[in-house]
Amino acid sequence: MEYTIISDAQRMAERSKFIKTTVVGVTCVPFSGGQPKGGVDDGPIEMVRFGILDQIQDMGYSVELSEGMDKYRSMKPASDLPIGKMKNPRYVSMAARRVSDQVKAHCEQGRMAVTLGGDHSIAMGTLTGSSMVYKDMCVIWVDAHADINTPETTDSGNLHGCPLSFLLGLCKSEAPFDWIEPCLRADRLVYIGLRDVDPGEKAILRKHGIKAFSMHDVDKHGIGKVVEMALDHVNKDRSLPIHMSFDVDALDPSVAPATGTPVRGGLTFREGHYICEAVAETGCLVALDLVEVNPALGDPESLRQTVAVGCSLVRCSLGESLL
Ligand SMILES: NC(=[NH2+])NCCC[C@H](N)C(=O)O
Ligand SMILES: [Mn+2]
Ligand SMILES: [Mn+2]
Repeated sequence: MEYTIISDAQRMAERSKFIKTTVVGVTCVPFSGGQPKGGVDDGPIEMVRFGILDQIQDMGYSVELSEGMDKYRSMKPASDLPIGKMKNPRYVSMAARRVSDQVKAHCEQGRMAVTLGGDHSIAMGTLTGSSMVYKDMCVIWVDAHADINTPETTDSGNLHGCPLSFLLGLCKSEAPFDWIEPCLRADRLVYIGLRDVDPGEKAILRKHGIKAFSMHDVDKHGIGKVVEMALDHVNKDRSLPIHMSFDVDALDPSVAPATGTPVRGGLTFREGHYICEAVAETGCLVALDLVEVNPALGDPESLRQTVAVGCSLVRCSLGESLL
């Protein structure tokens, strides 16, 4: 009997409607300026230390790593006074702009773009970058939070709670964020996992008719149905490219404790992985963010657990569990 072994990477390349290479373009973004807690900047380093790059290669992919990840720390301006309520606006803007260039470069080369954060403000960059190459892409935002505050509606002033308002063009184009072109349509965005949404954010979701599947919906329908409905909403024929932005705090804190804004009642280990598997299965995924892993929060075991689950979500999104 002869058996032909095909790598996960080859299998995904055959399945993929947009990516025909087996190259993954990884961008590590050690950045914490979008929120006040230190440590989230070490998230990507801990994931690399845990072996994520080798793990991706073991699946049969080759890895192209964006250069100069240390630069994200050194680009912090000496002075960065708040603008209105926004904290660290210049630093967040500069970092996101660089992320955008790096992600765009990977997409242009036909690579699957994987970005490891860092706090979620870096999605201003990841989505700007991918959308320049994939103009009609849709976004699946997996998160406990909606991250759609505007500079006016935010209470915290933390920009990791705001990236989507910039990308959707809900706030006026002003320095230092005037480089961001609105690149996302409200009907091409869908959320899964929400359970901590600010009043101003609820008003925005309602006004723009943005589809969200909260934990209530996951309980009610089950994760299988929710992912199907989410995909049907943004990508009816499974013909559009997908950028998935996965905030690890979408998972329950018992599964991913080391994160800055944990909210109880989140996705189980399997529900989180199911989302990644189902998205991989569409053959539409072109870019993935895995953000908000904060190794500084909690004991060593919480850290190990959170980093491990982050790596495993990335591998599943790259097709590890597809047969
Ligand atoms: N990416 C995150 N973890 N975001 C949390 C945001 C929390 C809150 N909605 C805020 O605007 O500050
Ligand atoms: Mn979150
Ligand atoms: Mn988030």
